[in-house]
Amino acid sequence: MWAGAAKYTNDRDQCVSSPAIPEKRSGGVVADEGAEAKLKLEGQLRPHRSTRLVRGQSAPLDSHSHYLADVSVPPASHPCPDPPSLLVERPSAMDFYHRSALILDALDAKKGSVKGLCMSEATKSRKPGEGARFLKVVVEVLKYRPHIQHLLTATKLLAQEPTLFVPPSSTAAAASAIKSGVAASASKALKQPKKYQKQAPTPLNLASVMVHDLMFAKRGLTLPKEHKVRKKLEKYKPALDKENEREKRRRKVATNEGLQIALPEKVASSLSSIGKGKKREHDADRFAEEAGAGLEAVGEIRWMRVNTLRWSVEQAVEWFEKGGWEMFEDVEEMLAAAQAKPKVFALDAHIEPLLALPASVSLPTMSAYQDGRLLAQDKASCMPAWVLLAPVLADAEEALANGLDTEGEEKKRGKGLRVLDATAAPGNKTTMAAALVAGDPINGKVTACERDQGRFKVLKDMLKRADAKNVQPMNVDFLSLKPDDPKLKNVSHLLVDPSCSGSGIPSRLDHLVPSAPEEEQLSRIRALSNFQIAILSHALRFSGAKRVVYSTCSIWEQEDEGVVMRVLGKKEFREMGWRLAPRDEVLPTWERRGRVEACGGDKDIADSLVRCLPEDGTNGFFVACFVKDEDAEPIPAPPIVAQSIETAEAVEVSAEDDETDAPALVNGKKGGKQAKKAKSTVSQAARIAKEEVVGKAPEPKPAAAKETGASEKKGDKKLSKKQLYLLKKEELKRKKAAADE
Ligand SMILES: C[S@@+](CC[C@H](N)C(=O)[O-])C[C@H]1O[C@@H](n2cnc3c(N)ncnc32)[C@H](O)[C@@H]1O
Repeated sequence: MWAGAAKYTNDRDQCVSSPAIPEKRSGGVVADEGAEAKLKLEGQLRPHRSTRLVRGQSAPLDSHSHYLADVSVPPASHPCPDPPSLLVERPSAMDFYHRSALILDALDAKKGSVKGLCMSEATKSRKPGEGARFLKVVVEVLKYRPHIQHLLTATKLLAQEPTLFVPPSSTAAAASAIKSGVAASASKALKQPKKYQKQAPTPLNLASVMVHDLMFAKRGLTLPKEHKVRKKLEKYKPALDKENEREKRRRKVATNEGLQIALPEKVASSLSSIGKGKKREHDADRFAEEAGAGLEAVGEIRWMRVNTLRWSVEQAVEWFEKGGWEMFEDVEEMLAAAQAKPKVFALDAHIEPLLALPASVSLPTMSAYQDGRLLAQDKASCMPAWVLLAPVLADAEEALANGLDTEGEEKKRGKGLRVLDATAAPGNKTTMAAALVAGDPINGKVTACERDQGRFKVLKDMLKRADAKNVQPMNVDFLSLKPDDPKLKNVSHLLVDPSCSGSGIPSRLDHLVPSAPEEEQLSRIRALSNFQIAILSHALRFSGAKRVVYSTCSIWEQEDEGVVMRVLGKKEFREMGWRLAPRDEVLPTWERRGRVEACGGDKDIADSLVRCLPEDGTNGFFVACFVKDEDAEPIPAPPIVAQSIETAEAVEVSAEDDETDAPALVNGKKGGKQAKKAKSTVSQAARIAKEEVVGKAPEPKPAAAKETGASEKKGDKKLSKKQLYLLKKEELKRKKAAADE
C-alpha cells in the first residue's frame, strides 16, 4: 500500500462521530430521549461541554428549546479535521423529523433522487435500518404532499404558529416572513446565519412531515406526550381533520389513501415491505442502498451476480439445484417457466458470473444473498467490469492452456494486473472487478477512489460484505491523483463510471417530485457531461493505461455518445494511440449498440458502443471501451456531432445526486474542503471540456481579462434559445424514432 492510500483510508475514518445512539422507536419515526438518558447512565455519552446550536456559535436554549436538542462541541484539540454533521452528538426527539425535512429540501433543490438522498442522509449516522426508514417516511410524505400543503393553507397552521417549525437561532425576519405566508421568503430569511442554515429545514417541509405523521401515520406523532411541539400541533388536529374530511368529499374518495399521488404498482409493493419488523431492518437498509444505486429488479428479472470472491458459479448452481430450483440456459425460457414454477433461474448469456431469477424472488429468505455469496446487481451494471477484464481472463486461460505458465510469460496472463476504479461507491463495479482479477492466475489488485466521505463508508461496507481483500479503497478525488505518479504507473485498466443524471433508472421515484424546467435540466446535463469528460480524460492520461471503460446509467446522448465523441475528438488522445475497442471485444452478441446519429453517422463507432434500455430487462445504461495502441497510426478525427460543439459551461451542479450520484455540491452553500474540491473539479471539468479538436485546455484567464473577453464569453454562455429549440427538436425526433422501433 502506498503512503497516500493509508492517509486517505485511515485518517478520515477516525473522524466518525461518537457511537450511534440506540433509539427507542414508537412508530415510523424516532423518540430517543429515553435511550439517551440510558446511555448517559452508562457513561457512553460524552459530557456536554457546552451547549450550542452550531460550532462556534453559541445560542442559549431559549423559548425554542422545544425544537432542537443542544449539541455538544468537540474539544478544540479534537483530532478530526472535518467534524461530521453538526447534529450528531445528541439528537433530539425532533431529529428524525428534522432530517426527513432536510431530505425534502434537497429534493426540492434537485440535489439528488429520492432514494439517493435518503441513503446519503442515513450514512451520516449509520443506524441500522435508518435509510429504509427515511425512504419510507419521505415517500409517504411525497405521496400526500399536495394534500398536506392544502391542509396547511386551509388551516393557516404555518401562519398562526410562525415559530413552531423554525429553528431557535433563526431571525425574527424568518418569523415575520412565515407570518406573511410566503414560504419562499421565509426560507430566504432562514439563510442566516449560514452555518446554521445548512442544517435547518424549511418550515414548510418540516411542517409537512409532522402533519403527515399527525394525520396519516398509524402511530401518529412520535414525540413524547409532553413535548411542546406535539402539544401545540395536536391543538390543530380537529381543524385538520375537518378539512381532510371536506377534501375527501370534494374529491369523492372514501379513504385517506385516495388523497395520495399514486405509485406504480411495482414500486409500491417493494416499498411496502420496508421496515416491517426488526428482523428485516438490515434487509431494508440493503434495499434502500441497492435502490439508491439503481440495483433493484427491473421488469421481470432479478439479476444476481455470483460473488466469486466467496463462491464459484458451479457452487451456486449446485446450491440452487439442491434447494429445488430448476436451471435454464436461456433467460426467456426461464421467464416463461416462472409463470408455473417460481423456483427457476438461468445463466446469463453475456456475463459469466451472472444469474437471472424471477423478480418475485424474496431476497431476505436467501441465505446466499444474506451472506454475500450472491450480490444483487443489475445486468447492465455488470457490463463495465466484464468488458474491461474479459479479454485478460481469456488471455490468462489461453496462456495457461498453452503452458505459458513461466516467469517470463507472466505478463501474457495478466499476472499482477492493477485496476483503478475512478469513481467507486457504492462499489458494485469495484467488487466485480476485484472478483474477476482475484487469485490465480491473475492475482490482480484494484484501487478504488471515492471522493464523497459518506459514500466512501458505504464502499467500505460493500468491500467487507463482498470479502474483497484485494481492493485498496481511497477517500480521494480522482482528479487530484497524478496520472504520471510512479506509484500508479502499473495501473493498466481503469473503470470510469462517473456521476450522471441517472435517467436510465426507471424506479427512482422521481415522478413524485415535480421535474425541473427543461432549460434547467439541459444545463444540468451539460454540466454533468463536462464533468464526465474531465474524469474520462484524466483516466486516459494515466501513463500505464491500456484499457479504459466509461459507463453511465443515463440514456441521454450528451452523457453517452456525446462524451465519447468529444473525447475522441481530442488530438491529445488520438496522438496517444487511444481508440474505441471494436465490437468483437465489447459484448459482441449484445444487440443494442450506440446511436449512429449521435456518432456523427459513423456506424463503426456506434457499433463499438453498448446501450441498454429497460426493455432489455436492465436499467438504461451505456458502455464504451477505450483501448490504447501506441504502435498504431493515430485514428483520424471523428465526425463532428452537433452536440459535440456545445460549449463548456461552468454550471454549478448538485452533488450527492444518487447513488446514482452527481458531482459534489457546488452551490456555494457547502463550505469547507469538500466544496472547494468539488468546485475545482467542476471548473476543471469546464476548462477541459473547452479543449475541442486540438490542443490543451486554455489556462484560466485572469479575472480582468475575463471581463473584457467579450467574444469568448459569448461562446461560454448558456445555449441560445435557438440552440435549445434545436436540441429539444432533436430529442423529440429521437424519442419518436425510439417509439417507432
Ligand atoms: C455512478 S457512482 C459510481 C457507482 C459505482 N461505480 C458502482 O457501480 O457501484 C459515481 C460515484 O463517483 C463519485 N465521484 C464523483 N466525482 C468523483 C471524483 N472526482 N473522484 C472520486 N469519486 C468521485 C461519486 O461520489 C459517486 O459515488
